[in-house]
Amino acid sequence: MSNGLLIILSSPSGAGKTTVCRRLLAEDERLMLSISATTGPPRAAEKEGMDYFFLSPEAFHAWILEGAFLEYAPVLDNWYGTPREAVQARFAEGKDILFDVDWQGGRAISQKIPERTVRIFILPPSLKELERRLKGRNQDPEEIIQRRMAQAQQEISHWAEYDYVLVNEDLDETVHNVKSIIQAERLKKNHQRDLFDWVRALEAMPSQDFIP
Ligand SMILES: Nc1nc2c(ncn2[C@@H]2O[C@H](COP(=O)(O)OP(=O)(O)O)[C@@H](O)[C@H]2O)c(=O)[nH]1
Ligand SMILES: Nc1ncnc2c1ncn2[C@@H]1O[C@H](COP(=O)(O)OP(=O)(O)O)[C@@H](O)[C@H]1O
Repeated sequence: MSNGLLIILSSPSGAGKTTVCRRLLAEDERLMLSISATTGPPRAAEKEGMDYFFLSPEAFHAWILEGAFLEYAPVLDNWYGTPREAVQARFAEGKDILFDVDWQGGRAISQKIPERTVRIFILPPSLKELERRLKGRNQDPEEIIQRRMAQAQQEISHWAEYDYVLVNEDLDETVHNVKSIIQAERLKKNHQRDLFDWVRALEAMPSQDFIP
């Protein structure tokens, strides 16, 4: 049985989850990112196998038929999916897996092992600031930005399905808060697999063993 956690990070596009994920991964070696597959084209600076696995619609469909996805869902015009094998292997090693997925992915993954799942939702300080961040990212044409803004309301409507909800106003504070959540979740008694046997052994120890 794995000691790992499945940590889901969702937000409307542009609220900051990719930025937060990068910071977490750089600062915590127990964390592994689940790299998704997508039928979407790579955006500037996105790299194959680092940000996404970029698949043709045909290849994506073949992966579905092979059962290679833990979950998959459409977002805007493209398909996104979580490759099963990498997640299962790293989770079995006891790693905590970080998922940057939308509400559909969050729901599907948390249904697999609810007792080891932590769901975190990131909100922007305002819709105006969300639009400012989407534009400031310089990644998408205006039409796509407007579609992401329209999609944002739909994503936000699922906020209450998450265990933790943060407003990403100050990036350092958000990263600090997510790290605190992960640390506290790791310390929950039900998340420490070896704890029960260890405490039972402690309880079974005859009291004179404590006398020097
Ligand atoms: N269900 C699901 N959603 C995903 C997956 N990978 C990415 N997404 C979501 O797809 C949406 C669009 O991805 P992208 O354009 O890269 O998002 P952005 O960084 O939020 O602008 C985001 O909400 C991602 O969280 C996945 O494997 N499964
Ligand atoms: N707290 C913050 N304050 C200001 N800008 C931020 C903050 N968090 C993220 N950003 C910026 O907003 C833009 C969108 O962030 P990104 O991580 O790409 O969002 P998402 O992955 O949710 O679409 C990026 O340019 C990022 O640098």
